[in-house]
Amino acid sequence: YFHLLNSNSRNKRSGKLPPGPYPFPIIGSILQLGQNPHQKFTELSKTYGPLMYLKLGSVDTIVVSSPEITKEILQTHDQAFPLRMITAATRALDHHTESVALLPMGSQWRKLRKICKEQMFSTQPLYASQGLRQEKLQKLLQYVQECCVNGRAVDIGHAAFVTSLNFISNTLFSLDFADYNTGSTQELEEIIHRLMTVFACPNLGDYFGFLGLLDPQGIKREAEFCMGKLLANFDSIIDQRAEASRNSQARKTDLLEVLLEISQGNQAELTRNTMKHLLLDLFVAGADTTSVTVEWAMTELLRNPQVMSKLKMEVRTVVGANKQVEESDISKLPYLQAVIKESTRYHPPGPFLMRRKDGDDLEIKNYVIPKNSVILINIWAIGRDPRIWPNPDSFEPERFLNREVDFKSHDFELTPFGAGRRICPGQPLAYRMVHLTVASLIQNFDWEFEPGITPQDVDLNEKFGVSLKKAIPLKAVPTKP
Ligand code: HEM
Repeated sequence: YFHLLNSNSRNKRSGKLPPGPYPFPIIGSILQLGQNPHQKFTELSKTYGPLMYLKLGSVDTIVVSSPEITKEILQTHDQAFPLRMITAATRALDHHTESVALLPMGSQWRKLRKICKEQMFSTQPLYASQGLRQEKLQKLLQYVQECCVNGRAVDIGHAAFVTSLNFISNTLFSLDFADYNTGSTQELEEIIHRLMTVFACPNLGDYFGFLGLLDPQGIKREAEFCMGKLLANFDSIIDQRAEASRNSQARKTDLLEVLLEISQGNQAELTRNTMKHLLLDLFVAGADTTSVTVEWAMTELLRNPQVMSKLKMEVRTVVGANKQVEESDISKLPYLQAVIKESTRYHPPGPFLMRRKDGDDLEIKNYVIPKNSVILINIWAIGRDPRIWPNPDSFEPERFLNREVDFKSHDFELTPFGAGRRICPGQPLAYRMVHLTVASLIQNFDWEFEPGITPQDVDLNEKFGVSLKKAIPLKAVPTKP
């Protein structure tokens, strides 16, 4: 995935760089770190420790694999790491100059974060839009019911992707972007899919500056095409809504209303262009991460029938067998919450938290963190570290019933939503969507593997990308309880 090169940079610095695989034995191989760099880094950190240095192409890279050093980066020294790594794909249509996910932690970033935190993903607007998500949940259950009647297996990842995309598109616009029937794939679903693929594609130009200008893999071109389509779509959705409110049609309960109110109140606070790039970020950051979380949770539930039974019992007892699960039920389902925590510990949808060093070199734990270096916090490794989690490879939600750890964990051991000032702003929405989907699938159906597959056979291989997918999609057969 990455290319490792020899570098003289170690000799130029006054301080000592963290240890790392230098000189790397097989210099010159582009696939040096394989298809799953998080796994390779985990292996290397067993030799070199929790603070590791690698030269990836021309990029100084620091890999962190302990909660203690994560805290140093994201809390103690967070001012020193205000940047993200900007890739050629994210430069398309100057997205990086507008994007809340890519801007440095300066005043424009703070403004957008404030809009997300206070006006979009706070309790009141999410409460107002919950009916829109409840309707989409009903659609998912109808689709699964059809599969159940026909004895067909459900591709859980795909069903969860359609559901989360529609959860997000309805929460934002009161519109569906996706369809369960793959034959009639909607255009926007496909474009979002393509955009995420191009964002995830390893790009030589990002590691070898001179190649960046040539765009040898056509990555920037593809990103421009997909973003252009999406932004044009957002433009027409916003136009239609503005027109509807001029004709004083009933006000919707979605987040576009909130955004339009902000932009009409004070143009300087939110221009049309900034609004469109923010919307783009929300789809890219929210759809896949949410559906991947659901797919891994369902995979572990099917592999662990005792956990599945216990969860089923909780949901059917607390919510009842016939009443649809609602967002307000989640707080009454502690075992469900423990299942989702355990699932994200072992299968974090994003294996790395990423930062970039601004300004001069910095010293941490007596090692130099070079200026401009990219920091990759390997939360995948932290979630599987036996010194933090006894029996890390065993799926035990119970560990969270006796242990005070939440997603805002001050000890930085469970951070699937990130941590510090850059923590995922969509977490309140993601939390609702993931718990609602898993609880409803379990409440309404019993689940089995396809004939011939046993829990022990399940393949847990991963596919690295914008989020860490299951390499072989989970197919499960629903039956009526
Ligand atoms: C289970 C689902 C999700 C997971 C696991 C997840 C995880 C993450 C992580 C790890 C980060 C980086 C945090 C950091 O650097 O410290 C992030 C950032 C972000 N997420 Fe999420 N996310 C999820 C769903 C969502 C949803 C539903 C939305 C919005 C609709 C969203 C919007 C964002 C945005 C805008 C950022 C960039 C924040 C910034 O750079 O300041 N995410 N998310």
